[in-house]
Amino acid sequence: MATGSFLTAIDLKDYSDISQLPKTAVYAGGLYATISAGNIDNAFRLLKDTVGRHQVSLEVSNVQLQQDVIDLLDAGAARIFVSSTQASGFSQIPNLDTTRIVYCPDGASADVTADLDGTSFGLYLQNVGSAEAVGSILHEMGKKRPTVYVSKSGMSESDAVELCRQDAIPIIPATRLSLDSIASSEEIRVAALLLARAKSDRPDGLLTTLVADERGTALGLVYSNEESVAESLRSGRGVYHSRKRGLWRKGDTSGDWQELLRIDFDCDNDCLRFVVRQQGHGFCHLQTATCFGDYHGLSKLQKTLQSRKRSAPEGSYTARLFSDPKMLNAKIMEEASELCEATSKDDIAAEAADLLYFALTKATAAGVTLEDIERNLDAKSVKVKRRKGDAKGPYAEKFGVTTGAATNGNTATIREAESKPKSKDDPAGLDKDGKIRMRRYVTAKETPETIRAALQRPSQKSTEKIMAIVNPIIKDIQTRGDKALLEYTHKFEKATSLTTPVLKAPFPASLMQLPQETIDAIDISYENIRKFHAAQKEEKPLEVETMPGVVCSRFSRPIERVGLYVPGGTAVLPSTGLMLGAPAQVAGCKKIVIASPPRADGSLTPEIVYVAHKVGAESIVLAGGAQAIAAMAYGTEQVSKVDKILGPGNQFVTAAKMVVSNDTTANVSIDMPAGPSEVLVIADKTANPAFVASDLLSQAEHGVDSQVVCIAVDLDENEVQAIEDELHKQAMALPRVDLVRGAIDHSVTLVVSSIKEAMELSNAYAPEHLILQIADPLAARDMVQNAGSVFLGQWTPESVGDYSAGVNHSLPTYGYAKQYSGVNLGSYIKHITSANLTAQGLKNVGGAVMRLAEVEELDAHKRAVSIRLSYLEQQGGKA
Ligand SMILES: NC(=O)c1ccc[n+]([C@@H]2O[C@H](COP(=O)([O-])OP(=O)(O)OC[C@H]3O[C@@H](n4cnc5c(N)ncnc54)[C@H](O)[C@@H]3O)[C@@H](O)[C@H]2O)c1
Ligand SMILES: N[C@H](CO)Cc1c[nH]c[nH+]1
Ligand SMILES: [Zn+2]
Repeated sequence: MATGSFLTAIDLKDYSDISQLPKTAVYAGGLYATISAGNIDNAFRLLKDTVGRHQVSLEVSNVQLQQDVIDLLDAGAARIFVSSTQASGFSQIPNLDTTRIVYCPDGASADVTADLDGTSFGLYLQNVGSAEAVGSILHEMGKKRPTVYVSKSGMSESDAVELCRQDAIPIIPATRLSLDSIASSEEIRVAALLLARAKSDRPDGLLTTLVADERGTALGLVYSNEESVAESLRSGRGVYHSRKRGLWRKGDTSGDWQELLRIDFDCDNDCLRFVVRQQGHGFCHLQTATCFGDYHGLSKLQKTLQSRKRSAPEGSYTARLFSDPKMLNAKIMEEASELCEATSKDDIAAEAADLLYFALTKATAAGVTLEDIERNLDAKSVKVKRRKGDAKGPYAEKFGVTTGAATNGNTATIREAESKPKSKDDPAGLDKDGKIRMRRYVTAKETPETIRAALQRPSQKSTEKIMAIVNPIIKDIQTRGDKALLEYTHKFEKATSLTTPVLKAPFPASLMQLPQETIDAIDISYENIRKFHAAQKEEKPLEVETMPGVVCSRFSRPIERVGLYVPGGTAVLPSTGLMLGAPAQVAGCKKIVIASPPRADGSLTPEIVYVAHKVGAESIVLAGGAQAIAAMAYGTEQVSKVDKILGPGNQFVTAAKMVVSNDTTANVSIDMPAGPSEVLVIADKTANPAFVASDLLSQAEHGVDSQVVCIAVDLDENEVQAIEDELHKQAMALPRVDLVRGAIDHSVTLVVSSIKEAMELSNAYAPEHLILQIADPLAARDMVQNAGSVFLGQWTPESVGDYSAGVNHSLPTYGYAKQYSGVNLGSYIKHITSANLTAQGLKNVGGAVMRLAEVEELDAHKRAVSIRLSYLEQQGGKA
């Protein structure tokens, strides 16, 4: 094959940079390039920059063929010309879009090129060897009828015309183009070639021209002729033909000029399209963006964001988003998960809009435009080799999707290949060296604001959005009871075979078949938890004589009916059943109801049934989320109503607990907000790095919304590094490494200079779990002001508290350790006070009571005392 020499033909060895391409080639929007050995990299670079903007056709010669052709198509080449002998075997390649491969017979000396609109081809016949060779090329092109341009030499024009006529091919004789005479002016030559195929349906021969922006939005309608197109190509601007003023360089007087991006045609060549980047106010003389009014939708949003980026009002929300990449990332994650949860058309539209807003803000902050994004989409749409599109680890897990990676045993490699770099400024996955590592701050080098920001909990869904999901569920349970409860379980747990939502005690032995080891572990843990909580019992009622004859007492009573929520989303947690059930039993609660989401087959994990049996539960509600909370709060046909609901859970569970506890008709209370797990480890030079890392990971593995914090006291670079190395090494060996990665993404190491500073930071953070791996943990415990539960010294991993030591693991998170206690015996008990006065006692205190009643103008209060005192007086002071 000969090399091409049509209007946009280039030899790639001369161009690795698109900005250096001949302007006419760029504007004409179709590139034809030749590749030979040694410059294939240039082809890839060209394709990367041009796909979506240009149709790029490549003639391939002397390169390692099959794989290169596949890779070039994959990179977005519109089509590739190969010789028939080179091409053998392409048809056998699965998924290859062979319509994008054009076979040319060997030895044909025709120049073949992509035509401007990429849907047809141009043949520039020069030095054509034989009519047969040309016929053969035409035949190969099949239905894609080329326009044929004939030059002066080679095959005679009359032969070519005859040939084209036989094949009913449109033809533009060389004489029409006067190629020789105008060859000196590239722009005129290209303009002439462009317009040669145009068909004007106007008596004045002008071509109707649609002007569009980079995204294809119509800006307005104008007219062109050969002169205006040539001038446009020359100047790189939008230039048209005004029927009143002749040559019209748009923007010369208004300043609203246009940068020319490309020129192309409509399907039947009677309308030109100029794609431009509009400058200034807009296209219309009325100073609107288009002659059809202003932008809307994504284009409008992009313009707004771009202008905010240039000059956002200080303190505005958008300015905050631009300057706080962490917050922006958190919003994107939040909106993405809300979109996943949306089901109705309205909700999906609203959530998709939110996600697009934040995604475009991130793009704009990075200087990425909608056009860049659309180019990327176009490039992906032409890909031959596709990533399988499986969901990645934590997301696959969250949505119950099986990933290819998880089943082929090659997860580490795949994950490593897909992980993104991470830095303090760009916390997104792994560190640059591929390590799972928390962001690190040396407090002495940062401002207190930076440290405060670093210790922010991962953002949660906004209250309104959660409430909008939870409130209807609660209402539905109230009105439709068990029927609604079952439906939600079918929906959320996929347990469609479940026909009854409650399992009543006594629980059948067949449902708690467990290995002896597991039974022993549960029994040991149960016993320790029971012991520790039994020790919290008050020995006898409190009694105080505040004045002679005035005795005040306080005695406790168990809350009669308690509902215990045992989470079952990302992991089933029978240990939570123990933590909630054993103290309830010790307290003497009469009715213990346990709720936990069933498995997809409708069954409960046997461990949960066994725990329910051990703690003497009355029933197990096979449901999770807000619906389980509502069922226990109000009661249904089968679910017993309770007086207090306890237990941790995700945002739906926590929100539902808040709603029902605020509804006086439910008459139910709750324990506390207990959300995603967290741990703060304070480590000094005596700490074992492997132990520290293991504690951090034990909470990170709970879920992507967990957070872990390491405070390194006076550690040098090597010592901090040792913890980080251990963390990476141990994390990589965990089956839940993807969840860990998500949690580590918003976790931090703070390097501080003293225990005092570490404790101050910890108290401000108020962690759910605080681990003190330091030389004198007992002394430091005295400094603890806010924490759910504290673990002292190197031999006390937090997981002993999660399961078996005896302390409770149901603890306040998200900083609520500042005002809430974790679950303890007191959580199941209410205190009642009593007062007992003798006659003398009433005489002693009565004056104060009556005076205060007068102050409050509550006469009946006063009288309740005075009437008795008068009576006593009448009785001569004797009762
Ligand atoms: N702080 C503590 O003491 C403590 C102890 C144990 C566990 N935890 C935490 O508890 C949490 C448990 O959460 P989980 O998700 O694993 O289990 P979960 O049981 O709390 O939540 C699962 C339920 O949420 C509901 N749900 C899920 N998606 C929903 C949607 N889109 N709309 C409405 N409802 C929906 C479903 O009903 C599902 O059964 C974790 O974050 C864990 O770290 C905390
Ligand atoms: N660490 C969790 C409380 O934040 C409890 C738990 C249950 N199982 C394992 N851990
Ligand atoms: Zn845990």
